[in-house]
Amino acid sequence: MQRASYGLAQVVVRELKARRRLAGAGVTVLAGKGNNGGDGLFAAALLARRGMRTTAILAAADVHPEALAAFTAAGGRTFRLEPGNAEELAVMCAGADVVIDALLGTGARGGLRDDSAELVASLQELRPRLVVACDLPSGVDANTGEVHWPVLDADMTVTFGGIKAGLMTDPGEGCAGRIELVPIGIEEFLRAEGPEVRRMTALDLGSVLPKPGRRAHKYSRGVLGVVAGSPRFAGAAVLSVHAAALAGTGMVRYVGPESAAGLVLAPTPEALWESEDPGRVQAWLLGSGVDGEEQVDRARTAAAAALTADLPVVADAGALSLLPDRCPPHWILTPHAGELATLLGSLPSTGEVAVTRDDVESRPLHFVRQAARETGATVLLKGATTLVASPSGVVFSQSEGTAWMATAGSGDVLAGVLGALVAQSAEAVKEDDGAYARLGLNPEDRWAAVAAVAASVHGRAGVLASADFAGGPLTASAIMAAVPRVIGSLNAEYDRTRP
Ligand SMILES: NC(=O)C1=CN([C@@H]2O[C@H](COP(=O)(O)OP(=O)(O)OC[C@H]3O[C@@H](n4cnc5c(N)ncnc54)[C@H](O)[C@@H]3O)[C@@H](O)[C@H]2O)[C@@H](O)CC1
Ligand SMILES: [K+]
Repeated sequence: MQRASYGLAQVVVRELKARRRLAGAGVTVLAGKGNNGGDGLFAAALLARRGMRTTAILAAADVHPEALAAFTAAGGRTFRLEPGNAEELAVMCAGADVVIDALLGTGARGGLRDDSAELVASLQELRPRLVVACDLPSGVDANTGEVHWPVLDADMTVTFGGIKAGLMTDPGEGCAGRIELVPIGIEEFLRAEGPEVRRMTALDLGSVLPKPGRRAHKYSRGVLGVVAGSPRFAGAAVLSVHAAALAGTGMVRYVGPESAAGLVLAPTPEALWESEDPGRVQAWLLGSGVDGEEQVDRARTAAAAALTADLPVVADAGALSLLPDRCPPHWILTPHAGELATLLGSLPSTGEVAVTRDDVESRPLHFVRQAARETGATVLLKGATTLVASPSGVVFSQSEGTAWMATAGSGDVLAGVLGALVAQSAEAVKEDDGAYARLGLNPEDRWAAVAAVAASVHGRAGVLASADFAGGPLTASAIMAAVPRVIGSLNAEYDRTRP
């Protein structure tokens, strides 16, 4: 607890300094009855000893006794939250330079109740200057990221020992702001337990991104077959094929009507076109913008061929309704929340209970795991935070992107990047060259890592492209154009720093 509260106090000091509000700063801690409240009060005691004006709102009659004693001994003022004074206290809190939310931690069952809920709801409306959550925003479930409202949105979360699954999963992640991890000496133990939700670092990405050997040729570098686009969604074919080419696959073979091929080949003359059978491929991307009987038939034929030949498949949009009864893990589905709800609704196991888009958005971790388990596929659920689940339950969470990426065609670019990585990685995943083993992944879970790499590259490309416009808005084409730079710099960083 001492390490946790010391770490929390240090981060608060650093943040106030960065905002030039350190001298004579006013600090308010909202303290609940458990150890989380204890951490908050101990941290506030340290801040009081540095000369800050510290106030504690005690949300329970029996807060951590030693921490409270330390806080009052350091000169902190206390107020008790009681029926009827929540709003008044909220106004007081909103005047502080920093509010530390230490109402509920990992021991919480459900969310804030009664007066605490009222205090937080009022305070949220008053938009305090700076909110720092102690360990996690109170009301966020540490294990699932599910949120019991109201929650005080944090600018930053100082979390102890390890980044909880709930801070890497929406909607919890959306309440947490920037995450600062404070080591408290339990890290080895957590590592041995294995993480609930993983996140690929830049170094991890560099270690598994495909790199051509000196004697590589276009066929050895991965040939991707693409069935995408339709008269209504012609752009999906154009974007996914071009993105696949930019993401480094040796060759892209586009399968579609001649009218679409003209559009596809104009910006990507590198691609080959076939009206029906494209010949040999190492992987398939099916479904982006696929609509209408003719193109759906092509996707269906390719899906059947892929299943027979045991080839990896990325099934996007229009291909999500063409799945076999049981997919292998090297089929990667890429739904957004609405498509995942539809997919779950079509599974016999879901039974009578309809799953809505809102359900998926409230419990993405739960539903992405369920979809992977029940289809047998690897499932990539697109969102501000993208989750990827393997059928065995390994989950990756990547959230490198920017909200500007919520733009038409962005998903087609992701599909193209993923298709390209799958086509290039098929051999490495099967005959692990060491990189996947170092990540501690079994063969059937490695496809989730490949999908996480694609999500991360896509997110990073969005941020890089937006930076070219001073943080301004993006088109899918701009995201796509930044993909080679992202791959190049991740490879360069890996070469510089690899163990
Ligand atoms: N587990 C560890 O190894 C460490 C834990 N630490 C801190 O301890 C926290 C966990 O402490 P606790 O287990 O005491 O959990 P909490 O601080 O979340 O408090 C749980 C307490 O609140 C009550 N409670 C549960 N749900 C409630 C609700 N919805 N409304 C009101 N009261 C509710 C429970 O009766 C329990 O007494 C962590 O978040 C972290 O801040 C750190 O000090 C570092 C080490
Ligand atoms: K908290």
